[in-house]
Amino acid sequence: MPRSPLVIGVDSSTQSTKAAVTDAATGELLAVGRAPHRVTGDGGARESDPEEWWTALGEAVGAALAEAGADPSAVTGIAVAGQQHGLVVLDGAGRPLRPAMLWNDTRSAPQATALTDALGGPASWTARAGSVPVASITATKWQWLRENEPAVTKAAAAVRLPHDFLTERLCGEAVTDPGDASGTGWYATATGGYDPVLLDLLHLDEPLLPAVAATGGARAGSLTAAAADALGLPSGIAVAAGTGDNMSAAVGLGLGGQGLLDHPVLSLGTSGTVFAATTTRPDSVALNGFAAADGSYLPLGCTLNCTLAVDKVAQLLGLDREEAVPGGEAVVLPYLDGERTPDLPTAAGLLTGIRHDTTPQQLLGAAYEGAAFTVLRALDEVLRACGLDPAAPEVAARPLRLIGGGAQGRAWTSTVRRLSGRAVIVPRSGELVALGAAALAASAATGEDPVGLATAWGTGAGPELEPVERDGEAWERVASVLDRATPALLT
Ligand SMILES: Nc1ncnc2c1ncn2[C@@H]1O[C@H](COP(=O)(O)OP(=O)(O)O)[C@@H](O)[C@H]1O
Ligand SMILES: O=C(CO)[C@@H](O)[C@H](O)COP(=O)(O)O
Repeated sequence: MPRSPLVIGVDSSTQSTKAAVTDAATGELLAVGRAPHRVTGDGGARESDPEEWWTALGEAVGAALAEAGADPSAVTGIAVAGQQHGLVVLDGAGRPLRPAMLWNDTRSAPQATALTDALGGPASWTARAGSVPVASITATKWQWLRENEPAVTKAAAAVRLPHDFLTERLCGEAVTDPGDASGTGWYATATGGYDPVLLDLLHLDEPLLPAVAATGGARAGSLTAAAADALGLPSGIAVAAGTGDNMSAAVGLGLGGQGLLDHPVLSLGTSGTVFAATTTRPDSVALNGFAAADGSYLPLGCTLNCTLAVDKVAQLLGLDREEAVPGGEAVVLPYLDGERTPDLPTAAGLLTGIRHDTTPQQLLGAAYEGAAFTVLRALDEVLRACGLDPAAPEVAARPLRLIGGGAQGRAWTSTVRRLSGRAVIVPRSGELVALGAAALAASAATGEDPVGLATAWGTGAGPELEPVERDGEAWERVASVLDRATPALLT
């Protein structure tokens, strides 16, 4: 009996790795394997051992193949989508010289400010790199490492992002893609290559960096015999260039040049992100003007505090996360990890507006409101970056696609609907990043367009929840507290 080819999409995100065994013809998700990895560090430090990502990738692939009952010899391609921005520094044998500094490590905030000034201010950065350096951007971490651990930067034989570190372990080739490269701060979205002026500013030698493939679905190489042994897969199968996790989610949703454009997405995971795919190169100092995985662009706003921060508040209150009710007069800015949008790297959480009759359930609801407000506030800027007027009725009526772990929670969906006043589409599959990577893997194996494939698979489909009346009072209450507290949160 003829069997369908299978592909494996890997989502190597902040808290865990997920591997999706997917039918390459239909996009059916046969099984998802999961393996956690650790994030360590206190104060502003957030680090992970890249070797743990590699071990977790093997465990997740093994678990997914076993659960699917799949014949590994049917697998024709694999691709990795990873948490963005992490700085991986390797020795000549491809071993990490130190743990990776992650996207939510805020120690490099002073270096971000200095680099912004050194190039002549924010607009000079967006003109080249598409984004203004904040502590999340990889370039600021490289600068921090140069200043604080010069022996490591001097010994560096290779500099990688999380996804291209894993891709290289799979196929032995040093390859990245435009999407994840555009989060480094040394890749120019204006020219589609590494920027010599930025590399010079950072004292970073281009030979340390991977080649940039044309798209995330381009074939980076073939699975090596060693990787095939480690994963239980056939050697020689296609390994795609892969991409960043947000870019991969866009592919999984069918967003990009050959799919939907200018449709907003809200992702609720460790980070909160809001983005849309567009063909216009973004150039806003208020956003990250990323490239997408397929040659289009991905203007994106990102917060550091989303599901983990709200879950922490629930834990402190001794409540289940679903016991939240609207916050009433209480306002919680749950900036437990500092914040990125707005740029408040040393901020801590803030609670205000409590009365004698304030309930724990309201305090939890206020934490949801604070986290949802912070990321939703970037939505209008994303729409403007797509050349849209956010106030135009047709644009205001566009539903939000809601993804990430938080999209599975009732309290999250109801808070987002109430604060945005928009209809919300929750894709049936909770694994859009891994499914996007599966489409990239299929593209590398067959040469087909990954966004077109994901669109045909229908992986972004799901029920549309009706809009509810926008809670403008809650919105204004949080906005007013944030505006007034900003000077204090900056110190
Ligand atoms: N049903 C749910 N309701 C609310 N939050 C959830 C639910 N399921 C998972 N989460 C949260 O989602 C987060 C994981 O989401 P995910 O998008 O996988 O994160 P990441 O990609 O950053 O690793 C966890 O912090 C978890 O608390
Ligand atoms: O830094 C960003 C986007 O710019 C984050 O979105 C990271 O890519 C981490 O993603 P998650 O682990 O939250 O999915």
